[in-house]
Amino acid sequence: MLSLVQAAQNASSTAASSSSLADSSMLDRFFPGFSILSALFSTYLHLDISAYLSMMFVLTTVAAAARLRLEGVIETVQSYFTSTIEVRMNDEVFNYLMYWISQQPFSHYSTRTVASTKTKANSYYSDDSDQDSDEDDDDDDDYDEDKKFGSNSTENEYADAASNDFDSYWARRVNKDKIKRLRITPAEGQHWFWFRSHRIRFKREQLERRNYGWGVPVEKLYLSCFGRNPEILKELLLEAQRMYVDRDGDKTIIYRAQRDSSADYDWVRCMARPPRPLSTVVLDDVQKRAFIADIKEYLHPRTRRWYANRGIPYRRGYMFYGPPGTGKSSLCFAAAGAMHLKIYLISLNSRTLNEEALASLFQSLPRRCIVLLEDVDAAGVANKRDEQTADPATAPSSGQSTTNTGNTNNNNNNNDSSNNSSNSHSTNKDSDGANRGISLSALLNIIDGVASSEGRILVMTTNHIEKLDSALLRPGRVDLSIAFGYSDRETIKNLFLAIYAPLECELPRTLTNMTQHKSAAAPPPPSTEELATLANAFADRIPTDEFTPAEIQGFLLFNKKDPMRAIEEAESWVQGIREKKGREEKK
Ligand SMILES: Nc1ncnc2c1ncn2[C@@H]1O[C@H](COP(=O)(O)OP(=O)(O)OP(=O)(O)O)[C@@H](O)[C@H]1O
Repeated sequence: MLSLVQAAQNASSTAASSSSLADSSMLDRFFPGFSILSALFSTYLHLDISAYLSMMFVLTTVAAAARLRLEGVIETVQSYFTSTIEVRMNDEVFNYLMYWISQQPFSHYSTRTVASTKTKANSYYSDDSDQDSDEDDDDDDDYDEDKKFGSNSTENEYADAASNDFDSYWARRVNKDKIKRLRITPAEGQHWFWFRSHRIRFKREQLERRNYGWGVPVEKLYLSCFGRNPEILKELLLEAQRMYVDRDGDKTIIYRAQRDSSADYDWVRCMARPPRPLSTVVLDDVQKRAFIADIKEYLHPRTRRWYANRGIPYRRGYMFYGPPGTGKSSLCFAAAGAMHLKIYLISLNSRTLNEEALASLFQSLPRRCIVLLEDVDAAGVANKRDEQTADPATAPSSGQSTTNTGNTNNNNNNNDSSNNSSNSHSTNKDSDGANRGISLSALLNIIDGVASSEGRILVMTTNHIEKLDSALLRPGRVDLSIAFGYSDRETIKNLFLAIYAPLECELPRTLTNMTQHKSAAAPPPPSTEELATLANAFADRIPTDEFTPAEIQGFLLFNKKDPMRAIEEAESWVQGIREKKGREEKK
């Protein structure tokens, strides 16, 4: 009997120890090393720590709850006694703030920082600022290199030094390019700094789950200060904005429509270019002046009132049409530079762009800007039903139409398709059902829809005005059309002068060349009169209405230091291009 009881006790103790083993191995999964710890305790201290487990669990839960509660209390107190401004990543303020923060000493002394190079993938704001600062760095470096030769160097000295020194310059340049500048910003979490005698908290938070493409996580920034008056935070943001904008100077800022990873379109700043002087766009002066005067008149505050009083939507549209490489985009950029307007660029050739996306892009335009809609003859918008041809001169617009610089020479057709325009309005699918992009009706809705921001200037460009429905060209949508064409004699001469006439910014070197180095072996650069004679000689050798300004400019660039050679080689270049085009046509 006794042995039976003992056996039962043994069995139960074996069961207990095997169950405790099972417990230990299960606990091991959650707390690696638990079984070893438990064995050590039981061997040396004769303590079964698994017996205290439930107590430890309860204590941990209570501590966690207390901590949470405490955090909640701290947050409530903080929110009551501090002011906070939240900055979201999809807004430009994010760029202002991150740029400003990256310039502050505290972000370098912080113990937790993010280091990024100037690549787009590394941070959202660097997409913008870094590209620009890359360009700026390049400009500065090249300017320094330029100065090494001295602004008093003659053109020849400069050329010699430049050619001798090119290899070493290039080696330096390439080395510099290899080493990317590091941008240090405070890492995720809280950072404190002083701003105008106020203690400010900067908090960077990452929302892991989503990203804006290029693997960049979505972030939010918070600025907080003590007290219930957020004025100092607004001042900080204004300073950040000013710093960011000042950095641009008078550059022309270009935004383009871009899809993010969630497939939504948004404006993304893509570059800041030095303004292109209007004088560098070779176009009939009357047309150029008329275009700029029209923009100025439109932007005048009295015009805005005038439109409002008469209930007319305050918008202005221009159509630039003509063959590729005739200066349509150039004029748009030059006008933006002259008027200090930003350019918002959209290409209708994108097949993923739909009406909704385009509407939301138009909705988020600033009050004063130029929207450059390129290739409005894109598949979905073009009216292919009406193939009849007409006189190019009557093609452009039922609004005011100007004549072109040369001869458009591209068989522009006038589709006066008002009768059948409704047919084309809804077509945005190919016969095989594939998406053809934005339809004409969608484009018209957006151009004059309520969503379209007032005050904007719309510039549409096309190589095929004959494909466009007259509905798109009617006044209100297109108020002024400018035809760009193949180069006439005047254009050819002006293109020649644009390459060889010294620019104001290049004058000191050239003047020095002429005054101080008369004895130098190389002849001084031609005078204005001589240049005019050379331009005439060049124009004599280039047939009119046959080549685009881009083609002629391309040829002149090959001889950019030698106007005489350009004149000598002009005829053989013409011959060569004709033969090349002939071969391409035969294919
Ligand atoms: N009228 C012009 N005056 C000065 N430069 C010109 C002119 N036309 C073309 N160019 C030069 O040719 C190049 C292409 O010009 P641009 O992009 O303005 O042509 P485009 O008509 O907009 O062409 P596309 O229809 O292909 O967009 C630029 O380098 C520009 O400087």
